[in-house]
Amino acid sequence: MTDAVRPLIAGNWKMNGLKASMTEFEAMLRGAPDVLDKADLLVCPPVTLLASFASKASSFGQEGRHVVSVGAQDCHKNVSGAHTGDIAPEMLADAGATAVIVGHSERRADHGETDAVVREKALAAWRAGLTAIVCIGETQGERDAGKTLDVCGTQLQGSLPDDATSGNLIVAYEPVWAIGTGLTPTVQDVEQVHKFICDRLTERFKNEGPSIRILYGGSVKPSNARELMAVPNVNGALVGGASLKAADFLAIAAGCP
Ligand SMILES: O=C[C@H](O)COP(=O)(O)O
Repeated sequence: MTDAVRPLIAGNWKMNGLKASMTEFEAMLRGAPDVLDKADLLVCPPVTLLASFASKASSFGQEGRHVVSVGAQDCHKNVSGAHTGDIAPEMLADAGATAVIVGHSERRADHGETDAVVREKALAAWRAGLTAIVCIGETQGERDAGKTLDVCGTQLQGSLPDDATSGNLIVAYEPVWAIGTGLTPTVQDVEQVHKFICDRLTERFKNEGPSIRILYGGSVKPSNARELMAVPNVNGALVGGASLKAADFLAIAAGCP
């Protein structure tokens, strides 16, 4: 990926947030114009808050564009039907989402989602007009066994549909052992994996490949964002815990080169 790709700082709120969290989201919307020269911003709240966040984001828009876009954390592969508790990507789009995370390691672990399932969800996201943020990453055991690139290569091959473009796909590299632990890989390790992903995307998607954003995720904080965001082929971050606070989320964006 070239360094000309505009960074994206995406917040994954996971299973956090109540109606009162609107105050924090409003603080993000108010502060966003100060960092938009550095990065695009996306917040993925729990689905209960999606429509209200999207509606609030509309009222803060500049020249018809949201200063913070709103996304979702998962979707079903079908448009509708007898799937109790599931949400179709068309419903997410209807609620105001522009993107959806698929294949997060917590979904893969908690719900047994395979690469094939993730690929179906990414295709469903595209059907609904959403950008799919496809997550990949190795466990500690896999890293210790020297299998990081093998694991990421297999996940990329199996999870990404054909016909990806820079408009419909974002890849998030999230080492499982770095999520919520305060641990991060070395910048050399991040650089190696992101170059590997960029090379695979270019091989497979030709001219589109180098423009597909590759986010780093796993314990990104204001204190390490500047260093991580400066790594070649890192085009932003998928942020968990630190995205719950407007000040931290905006400070991470401010750290983009
Ligand atoms: O989707 C976000 C990641 O799982 C990272 O979470 P974290 O920033 O809390 O480590």
